[in-house]
Amino acid sequence: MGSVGSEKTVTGWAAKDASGVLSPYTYTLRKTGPEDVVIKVLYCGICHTDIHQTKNHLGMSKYPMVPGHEVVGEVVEVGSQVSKFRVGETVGAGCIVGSCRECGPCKSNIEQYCNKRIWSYNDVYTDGNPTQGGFASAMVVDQNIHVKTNRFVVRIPPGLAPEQAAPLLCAGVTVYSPLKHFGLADSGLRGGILGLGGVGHMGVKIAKAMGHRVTVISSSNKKRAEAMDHLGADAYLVSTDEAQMARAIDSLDYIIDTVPVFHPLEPYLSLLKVQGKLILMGVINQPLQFVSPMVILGRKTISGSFIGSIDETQEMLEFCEKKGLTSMIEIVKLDKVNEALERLERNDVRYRFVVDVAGRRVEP
Ligand SMILES: NC(=O)C1=CN([C@@H]2O[C@H](COP(=O)(O)OP(=O)(O)OC[C@H]3O[C@@H](n4cnc5c(N)ncnc54)[C@H](OP(=O)(O)O)[C@@H]3O)[C@@H](O)[C@H]2O)C=CC1
Ligand SMILES: O=C/C=C/c1ccc(O)c(O)c1
Ligand SMILES: [Zn+2]
Ligand SMILES: [Zn+2]
Repeated sequence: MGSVGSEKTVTGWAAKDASGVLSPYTYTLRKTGPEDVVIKVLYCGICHTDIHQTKNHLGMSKYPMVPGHEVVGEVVEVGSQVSKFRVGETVGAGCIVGSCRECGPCKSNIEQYCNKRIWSYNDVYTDGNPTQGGFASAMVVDQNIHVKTNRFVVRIPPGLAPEQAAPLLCAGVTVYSPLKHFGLADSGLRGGILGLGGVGHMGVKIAKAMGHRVTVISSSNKKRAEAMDHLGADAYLVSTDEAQMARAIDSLDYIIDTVPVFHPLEPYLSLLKVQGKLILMGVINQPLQFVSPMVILGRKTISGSFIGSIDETQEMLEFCEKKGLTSMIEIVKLDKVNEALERLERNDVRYRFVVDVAGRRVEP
């Protein structure tokens, strides 16, 4: 990389078309602005959204696209006005790298809901250049000196290993934020996690750490032993088993639905108690259906939630450090990223791939 104030040439792994296959791609990072932090990427988690984006599931993909939004790295350079971060610190970046700073959500510190949000990849930055994500040697991220709290860079607490922290930056905060926002952080609640993948497994861990009784609702029996023995779930339902599902009717205060493909909502609405909440997380570009009595007759809520704010991300990282929470990860080298993406799409990962971008890990 170059020196302060110059453009830096980096190599990332980019999708060139909707096949979603990544290959090396060299591009330049913007000059380090006064409010910018340059991050040498160490680890980056693979989220199912990376598949949606690289394969153009939403019809808005632009190529070449370097995905990756669960980024942990080391600060290697700071802009002239940056005082919150120092060279050598371990930091994180997530889904969003910019927002307007002026709208209601920005002023209320829920900048993820800003209509002018800038995505960390597959978007255009304020300088007119494409944004590129974390499957690359480095990123430049605005840390926004105009707000008291950090944006869009978070500090990784010393008690969290960098590779462990990566999945928290999207999967972790995606479950933490709605539990807090919807008043579901009190102990003793009965929660359901639908879909035991990257987001779902963090859902089990975070909900358990909040003192909930957690039921995993999965499409198969394959993950039962791990869910119960290693993740700490209290119960496990196979969604296709009608007898099991019938026995669990009216039992849950909330369900966090992480399924990334079309699925009917009625079976899950039935599992909710009166006033229960179904919180949609999966990005599904198809109308979902339910009949209105399913919500009317129990005053039930169907809602959605998008990641979490930077403040919540920092809070969640500290919560995970304090509670000793870890993610369950499989580390892969960057040149194996395509195999990892294929396996993720086939539902063959326990439970999050993390790419060792800097090649820190020695093969066993
Ligand atoms: N709202 C937000 O802010 C965020 C949304 N997302 C979205 O949430 C969804 C889940 O993300 P993530 O946890 O990374 O995904 P994963 O692929 O890791 O997990 C999804 C889980 O859903 C279940 N599933 C059921 N049917 C299918 C299917 N046909 N294909 C694949 N999985 C299936 C599987 O669990 P099981 O085996 O138990 O059935 C699977 O493990 C994605 O749509 C992603 O884009 C992600 C992050 C933030
Ligand atoms: O993984 C993070 C992004 C999630 C996301 C949620 C909703 C949506 O419409 C997206 O395009 C992405
Ligand atoms: Zn994500
Ligand atoms: Zn805004």
